[in-house]
Amino acid sequence: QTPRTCASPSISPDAFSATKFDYVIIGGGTAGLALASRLADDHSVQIGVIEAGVYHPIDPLIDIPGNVGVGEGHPDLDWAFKSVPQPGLNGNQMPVPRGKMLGGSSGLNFLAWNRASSAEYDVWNQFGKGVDWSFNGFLPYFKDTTTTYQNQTNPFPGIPANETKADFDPNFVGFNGPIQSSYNNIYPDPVFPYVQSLNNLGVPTNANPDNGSASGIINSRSSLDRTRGVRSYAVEYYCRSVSQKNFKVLTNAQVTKILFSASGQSHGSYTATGVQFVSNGKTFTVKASKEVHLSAGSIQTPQLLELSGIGNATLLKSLDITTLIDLPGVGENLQDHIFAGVEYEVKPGVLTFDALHNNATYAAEQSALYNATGTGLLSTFDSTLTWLPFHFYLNSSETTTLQGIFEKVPIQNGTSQSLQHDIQRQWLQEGVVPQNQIVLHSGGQLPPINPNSSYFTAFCGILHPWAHGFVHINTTDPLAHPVIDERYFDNDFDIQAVLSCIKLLLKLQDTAPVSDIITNRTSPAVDIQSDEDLINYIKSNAMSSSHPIGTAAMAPRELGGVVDADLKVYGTTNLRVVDASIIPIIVGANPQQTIYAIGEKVCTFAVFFPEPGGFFLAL
Ligand SMILES: Cc1cc2nc3c(=O)[nH]c(=O)nc-3n(C[C@H](O)[C@H](O)[C@H](O)COP(=O)(O)OP(=O)(O)OC[C@H]3O[C@@H](n4cnc5c(N)ncnc54)[C@H](O)[C@@H]3O)c2cc1C
Repeated sequence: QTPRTCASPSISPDAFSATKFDYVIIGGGTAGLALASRLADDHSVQIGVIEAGVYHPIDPLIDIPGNVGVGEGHPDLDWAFKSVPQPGLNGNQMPVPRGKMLGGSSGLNFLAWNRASSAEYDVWNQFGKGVDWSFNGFLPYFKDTTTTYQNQTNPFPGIPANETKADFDPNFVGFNGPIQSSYNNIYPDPVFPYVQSLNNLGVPTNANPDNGSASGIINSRSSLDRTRGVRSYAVEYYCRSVSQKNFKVLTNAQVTKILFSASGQSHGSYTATGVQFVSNGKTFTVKASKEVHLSAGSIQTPQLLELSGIGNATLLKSLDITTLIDLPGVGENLQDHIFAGVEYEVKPGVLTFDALHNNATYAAEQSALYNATGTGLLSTFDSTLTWLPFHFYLNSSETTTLQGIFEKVPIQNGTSQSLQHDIQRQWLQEGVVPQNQIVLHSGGQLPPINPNSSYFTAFCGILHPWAHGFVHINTTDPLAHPVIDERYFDNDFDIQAVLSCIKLLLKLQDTAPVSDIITNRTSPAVDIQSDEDLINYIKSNAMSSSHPIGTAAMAPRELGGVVDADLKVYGTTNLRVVDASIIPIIVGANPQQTIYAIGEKVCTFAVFFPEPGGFFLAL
């Protein structure tokens, strides 16, 4: 592996603090770096990014696909938050990994590169008016963010022979963006039998999930530079702009407060003038003459808003924080995908990722191959993802039962939940928008694991859970972790939707060709059979897919919205939130492509390039 050649950030906190910036961006993560790099394309404006983590020009825990997941919990890479104990998880706390590095969570994630069905974006225009957040409104930015690697085939079962060549439609995918996306070129042995068995259970393969219809089994591309076999992440945006004089990135510095004009409100709105930050125990401030952009992610964006006096006045008062803007929606509307898994032991000779741990000779060969060529099993991570509308695997009476259960979920008054409920009701009636996702992992993930055996695990989760949790501060210490409560499985719909999908995965053991490659089911244990026992199993073993969104949501202010369609915080003239927090209703996709696109899209209305050479502020 060779290090990235772009220069490391070198500005000192003193020099950063003394610089006159037009835009200050809090958080050099997924959306933050996409936004900063595009803003810096106008060389007449000064862009300053403050990131709490550091730049890793080379780090096997980030770069090597075979190490995906290993960096979680590492103090140099992960904030390692934790939820409060969850009654819906039989009292367990859920780890909440979030990338703490230049690149943010895009440096920690599982590489899956995809987007949701068009209907899922089209409804965003009901939450914010004046900017087109529909699928078509997103499309140019999905494309701008990506370089799609073309010299590959998609060999999945169920794809007609004439479509296996990766012949991408330029109307839907990009070829010049900073993030590389590619298919795997090696697949562990369970992948094709697993896809065939799902096909045999009635779930079709989808060769073109980028065009707005995501349902079916897909061979997801990965955010992976196939030429080197390494992760491609938001640092590519940093490298794109780092040599420019108008682009400064300060790392190892944590923002503790957003600062507002001392003169207070003007025409009913506050103007952000800069931020306060700490670096190596010393406190600094830095000014922004045009805008402050908050891109600290779904957990820390609401934390910083509250620390700065923007949030629920009752909560702020209880902590002796002066309320500047009473916005009760700050930190609310937290939504996340929740999963449970079924694991099968495979017959000897079936190659899975377990071979990297239980076969020293094979592991050494793969390591040598990867080091020499960037190929082999270490250059891949599982890419088999399945999007399921209920009718793909449930009969109409079972689907109707789930719809009935959904009708009874509690709706919190004064929030956007009634709008979300109407939308999900329509999705359930139409059956087009997927409701479950299945993720295949070609290896052992769930106890009990015999270190000499090999496995595959299929995780099934709910894509539009009804659980709405929160993130709030409970102290004025800006370096403390906020309180996170996702309220997983606090309603019957979420648990029943996962239960029904787990039952589909249990059918795999008797469905060829999976039945030909397995010896037995190891999790849930074979004596766990009744719905009651399966629900208990799900609650005790559930895992988050680490997709928290919605904690500074775009929605009308009277419905608990925090930002308008321009992503500007209500009651401010120039503070925008640009990250996963603004997503109004959770998308049925792995969200990184959407979040990069949010960063890309904001530049079109935070600034406006009318004609080549021309430039003015639109707002
Ligand atoms: C383990 C894991 C697996 C995932 N797998 C996938 C996947 O396979 N595919 C997919 O599409 N998505 C996946 N995701 C989700 C996806 O990566 C995230 O949703 C996305 O990266 C979030 O982007 P963001 O810009 O909102 O926040 P982030 O990328 O997290 O950026 C926030 C940045 O702000 C910094 N920051 C926070 N507070 C401060 C502060 N006070 N001062 C300065 N800096 C601060 C953080 O250090 C971070 O760099 C996964 C996430 C995780 C954690």
